[in-house]
Amino acid sequence: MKERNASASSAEKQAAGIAAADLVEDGMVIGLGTGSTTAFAIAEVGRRVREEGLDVLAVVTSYQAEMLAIEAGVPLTSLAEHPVLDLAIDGADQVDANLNVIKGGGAAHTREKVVAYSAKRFVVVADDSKMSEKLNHFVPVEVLPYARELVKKQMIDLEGVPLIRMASRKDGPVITDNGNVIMDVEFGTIEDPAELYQRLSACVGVVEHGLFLNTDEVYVGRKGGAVEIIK
Ligand SMILES: O=C[C@H](O)[C@H](O)[C@H](O)COP(=O)(O)O
Repeated sequence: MKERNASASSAEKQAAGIAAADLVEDGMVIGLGTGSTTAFAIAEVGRRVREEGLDVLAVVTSYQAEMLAIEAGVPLTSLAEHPVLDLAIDGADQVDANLNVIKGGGAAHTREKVVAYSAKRFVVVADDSKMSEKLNHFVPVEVLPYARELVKKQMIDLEGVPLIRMASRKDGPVITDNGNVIMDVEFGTIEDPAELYQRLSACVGVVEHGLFLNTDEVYVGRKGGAVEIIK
């Protein structure tokens, strides 16, 4: 049962990823996000590069995205060379009815946010299990390790329940691509994402949090393989 659900959701992720990769045009500089859904978009962009001669340059958001892009044959560049991106494609942990998004389930949201906010168009890819009327997923917060106790206190002051994310195949905490730790903070239902966004951004010792309020479109893979575009 578990496996059947996993592969059904994988087909939906694949449909969304492939549809979003179709937005990439010759001459574009794009941002490539992290996670299992974006992996399908990266593979499809690579296929188009190899088979259609698509002329594209990409900025990656993580070591995972870098490895996938190199494997797929997508030429890479950097934000230092191309500070403005035509399009960024990335996954989500949850998306609400107003396209507010929570990201960072893979601990990559800091670089993902830099890339998303560098893009003229930010497209999120997701399977339909990610869609929710309101946000109620925990918010991943990247924290300077030196400041973890101070950040914990600030999260409790914001009525959050913080938990340092532990690694599954290493003893100790998850360490991000930037050398920091992740605090997953439970806020229950988030009634005002914009207000929480500002409050989290104001906390000392927080490198970046996983709330994204700049999504232009969401490509949702539905059961049966259809992709719905929500703007
Ligand atoms: O840190 C990871 C990212 O924000 C991912 O894009 C997000 O967790 C969604 O990943 P997936 O597509 O694997 O569900």
